[in-house]
Amino acid sequence: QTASNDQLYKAFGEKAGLVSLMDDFMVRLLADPRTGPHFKPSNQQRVKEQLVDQLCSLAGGPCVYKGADMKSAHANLDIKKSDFNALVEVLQQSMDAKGIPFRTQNQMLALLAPMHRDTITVR
Ligand code: HEM
Repeated sequence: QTASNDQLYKAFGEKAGLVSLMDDFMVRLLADPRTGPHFKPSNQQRVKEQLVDQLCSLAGGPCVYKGADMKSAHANLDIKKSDFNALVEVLQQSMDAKGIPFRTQNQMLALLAPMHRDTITVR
């Protein structure tokens, strides 16, 4: 599921906006006691770069996501529904901090929501 035009990509400030958003997001993910333990051992630079391409592509931008599929990327991680909700909450904090309007935030969250199926590994 991706956006049908590049309006959402533009609303996020294109590639530069997404890079700056993901920089902020990773700082918050590491600082949050609920998500920090997951992301500390990861290659944070790689995760940020992959997220930029993935969000860019989802939002109708020109990027091509070349990272792992969501199921394999998270298969070895201990991720519960509460962890997923925590990550979404942290993303909302980042989008708020960047001044992204609520409606625009929700458009991105709607594209990400279905990924709960492949990223939550502990049922
Ligand atoms: C909408 C939900 C999510 C999306 C779109 C997403 C996206 C991604 C992407 C694109 C990668 C990089 C894949 C690669 O390197 O090829 C990744 C890796 C990772 N994700 Fe997620 N993710 C989501 C949910 C979560 C949640 C809820 C957690 C834990 C709280 C999490 C923890 C991680 C970690 C730790 C890695 C790095 C794994 C490693 O070191 O190989 N993700 N994710």
